[in-house]
Amino acid sequence: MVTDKLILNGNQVAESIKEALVERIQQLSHKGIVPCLATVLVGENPASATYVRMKGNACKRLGMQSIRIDLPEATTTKELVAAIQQLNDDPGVHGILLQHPVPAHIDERAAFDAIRIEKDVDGVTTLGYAQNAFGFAKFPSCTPAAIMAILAYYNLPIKGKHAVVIGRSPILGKPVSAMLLNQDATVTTCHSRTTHLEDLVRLGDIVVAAVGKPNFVKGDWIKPGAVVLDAGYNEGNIGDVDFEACVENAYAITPVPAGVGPVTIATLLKHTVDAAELLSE
Ligand SMILES: Nc1nc(=O)c2c([nH]1)NC[C@@H]1CN(c3ccc(C(=O)N[C@@H](CCC(=O)O)C(=O)O)cc3)C=[N+]21
Repeated sequence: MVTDKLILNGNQVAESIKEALVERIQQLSHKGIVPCLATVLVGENPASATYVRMKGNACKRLGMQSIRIDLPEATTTKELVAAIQQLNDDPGVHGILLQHPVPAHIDERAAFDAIRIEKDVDGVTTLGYAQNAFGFAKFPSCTPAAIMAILAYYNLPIKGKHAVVIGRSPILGKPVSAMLLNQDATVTTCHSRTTHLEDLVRLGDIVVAAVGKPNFVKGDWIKPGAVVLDAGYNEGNIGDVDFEACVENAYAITPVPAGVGPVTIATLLKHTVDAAELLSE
């Protein structure tokens, strides 16, 4: 039985974030501004297409606008950069999200860095990442920000805790490690080359799973009383954490679905509204 467990409800956290946007969106509409998110998807990955669609639908539900740019698999770096520059120059677009990962032949860093900093609502540019690492980013990456929002919503302490992050991707493992450090956690970032990974995870008061491998984190890796955040989004809506096993030792844990995912989308909407306000000042 798991009744004594704190199941962190991402839908509830997402609702609280979105609720706070309603009035701000209304205020902007008085100025003739409709916050607009442009999503850019390269290639035909069906899962990526689903996420992009969810982001667009979420915008619509809040009375925001969204633009979808779908580019073929064979798009070159130059063509992708040109498409992004067009969105940079479009005064009707406030946020730009380039869906990660892009096909391997594209220079993803160059594409990310083509995004104008004022529209980098997912904190993917080099400058946005650096600002986040120093703790003063306007737009930290959405999934890391979502993880921090969940911890904050439930008043889960970070200061002095040992946080173990599994994964070092540019939009997840690296930025969330920086954000936890900035809130006074002691951070260990693990990755595919880490030796004795399980032993390190066992030290975690906070465990963030961002590896992209279904059910990767096992129940006996979790220290009793730990807080477990699952940022995995594998095929079939399966997280990186073996929930049924990990819930036993955990004090608090996010499920998949209805954990980090919906908060990520709410954060993206919030950043887009932030960007619309800042760009209209
Ligand atoms: N630049 C960039 N930024 C991203 O934030 C980004 C990205 N690229 N590439 C792909 C991943 C994936 N991602 C998800 C967001 C929400 C859910 C989500 O809300 N999932 C629902 C369930 C999904 C469903 O019902 O099908 C849930 O967990 O409850 C999942 C996955 C953001 N990503």
